[in-house]
Amino acid sequence: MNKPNIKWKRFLDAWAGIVAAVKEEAHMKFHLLAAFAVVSLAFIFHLSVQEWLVLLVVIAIVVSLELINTAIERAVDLVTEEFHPLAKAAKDIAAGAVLVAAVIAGIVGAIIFLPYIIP
Ligand SMILES: Nc1ncnc2c1ncn2[C@@H]1O[C@H](COP(=O)(O)OP(=O)(O)OP(=O)(O)O)[C@@H](O)[C@H]1O
Repeated sequence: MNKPNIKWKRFLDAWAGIVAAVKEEAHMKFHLLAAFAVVSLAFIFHLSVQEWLVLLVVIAIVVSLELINTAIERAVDLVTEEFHPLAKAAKDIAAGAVLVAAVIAGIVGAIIFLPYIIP
């Protein structure tokens, strides 16, 4: 009897985490806006199934990494709000992961959309 409720609560907790990150993080809002723009373009250009799949995977990677980056920022702030080289390294490395994914996503987007824009 309890198990379905626990699973449902975990889902709600995860959803609350996503909502909190979107509300509190400007970068998360930017990534979601970019994803919305890209998905709109995908509908407009009638992308192939393969192109849709690549696009959705890339969007999921960027948004998920931004969520993990936000979680790491919160965890670091919980441990210390004082300046600490390890705190800096943790936040910078997590931000670096988002940057790598975002740059690759930009390149993937260009490879997919440029042939539609410049035939
Ligand atoms: N406790 C700390 N010790 C040392 N450097 C820190 C510390 N907290 C933050 N920094 C440095 O400041 C940068 C910005 O940190 P901050 O917590 O403001 O995150 P952010 O990347 O600006 O994210 P956001 O603005 O989305 O919250 C970090 O990337 C890091 O270089």
